[in-house]
Amino acid sequence: MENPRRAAVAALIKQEQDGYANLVLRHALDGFTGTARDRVFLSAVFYGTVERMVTLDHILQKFLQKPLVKLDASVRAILRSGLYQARYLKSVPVRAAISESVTLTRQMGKSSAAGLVNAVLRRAAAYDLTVEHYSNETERLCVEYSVSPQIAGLLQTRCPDQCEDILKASFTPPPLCVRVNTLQTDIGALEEEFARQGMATRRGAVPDSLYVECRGDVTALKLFKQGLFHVQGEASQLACAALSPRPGDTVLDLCAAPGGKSATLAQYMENKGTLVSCDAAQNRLTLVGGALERLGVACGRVLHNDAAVYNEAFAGADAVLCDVPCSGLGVLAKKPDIRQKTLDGLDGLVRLQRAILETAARYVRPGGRLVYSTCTLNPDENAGIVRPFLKEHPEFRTRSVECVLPGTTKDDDFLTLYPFRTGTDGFFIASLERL
Ligand SMILES: C[S@@+](CC[C@H](N)C(=O)[O-])C[C@H]1O[C@@H](n2cnc3c(N)ncnc32)[C@H](O)[C@@H]1O
Repeated sequence: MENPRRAAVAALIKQEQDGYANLVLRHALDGFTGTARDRVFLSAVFYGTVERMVTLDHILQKFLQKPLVKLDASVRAILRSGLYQARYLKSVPVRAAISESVTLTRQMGKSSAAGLVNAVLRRAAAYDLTVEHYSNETERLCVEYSVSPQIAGLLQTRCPDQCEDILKASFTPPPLCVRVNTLQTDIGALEEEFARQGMATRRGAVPDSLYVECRGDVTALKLFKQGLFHVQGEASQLACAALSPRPGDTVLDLCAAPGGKSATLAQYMENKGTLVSCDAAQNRLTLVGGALERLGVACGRVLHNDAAVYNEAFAGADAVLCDVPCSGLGVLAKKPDIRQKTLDGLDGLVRLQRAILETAARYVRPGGRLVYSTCTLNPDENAGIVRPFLKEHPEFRTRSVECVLPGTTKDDDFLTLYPFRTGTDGFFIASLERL
């Protein structure tokens, strides 16, 4: 029988090299032959360890002679996952977390480190973090909320009033929300289908959004395979509602992969008109095509295109969505690897966001609509992009978004969704129209 702890450690080693926790976990689960219970345990240990890594490393380092980063990669992963289990997983007794880690060290051919793993984990598991003396406030935020110094520093300086609330909420992922595929069914019928399968649902504030109580993998359900819904948070659905494309429109989704918003836009279009879904990452376009096909979207075309470079074929669009690449600080709770980001290249990202918005604006016909959205709470990537754009482009003005989720912050018609207020992903939406 496969050992889920060992599989989690292997995934942690891979994650250090590859970065994307969701992809690494999916790969680990695909190759795992253990029981359903062990799959849940593997996922919990892997995701939890990545989520708490900054805190775990801070504690582990106190009991190590040399820097943690200089240790053998498997020993480092064993220490991190062992300490995570000991400190955070209530279902695992501390003694078991330590002894299983020592056994694993031997099984993975690192017997010479077994003594170190045992000694370090014993002391680290018992360490009282509540009496810690931090050298400054940034360090406290990093260790308490397990984020990089760059993320803590950015939130402190750019969101001083919300910083701690954002970080506190970053351990609570939003509940599972799906988007009813109105091309194939309606919300009442889908509610009944879920109920028939013993899953409770409740409607969200955005029309056709549905919260589902599903313990397992919702994408493994037949209802998903039949194309009756896709997984999409309410914040993302609100961005599509803000663009509100109509049947017959020509719509551009300039940063479309993996395709969630394109699918929702096609529903607003009732499958009539032309939806062009583009992305600069060629290898992600198959995800878009696959999603649109599963959901029965017939009005869509998938195209490899750089949104920062003008493409004359796109001129005259009725509605354009720029769901730009961003620092992702609104989705820390869902994507734990973002916590460790050093934010290198943030200046370049901001320049790219500005260039995408400028280029997108040129495609919008007079009277047409433009939505700029991100899943970050960094104002420099949000209002900091759209405000100067509006100053330089008097031919654009903001549009008020009709459906506002409870708790949404509205500033100059720009919407900011703070997870601690809305219970959704952190999100920014600016809805504009061309005069
Ligand atoms: C936030 S994600 C989009 C999510 C997507 N809208 C959805 O709802 O499924 C940002 C996307 O922008 C793409 N991207 C990055 N740079 C780009 C560029 N210069 N032009 C077009 N797409 C770009 C990335 O590959 C990524 O897929």
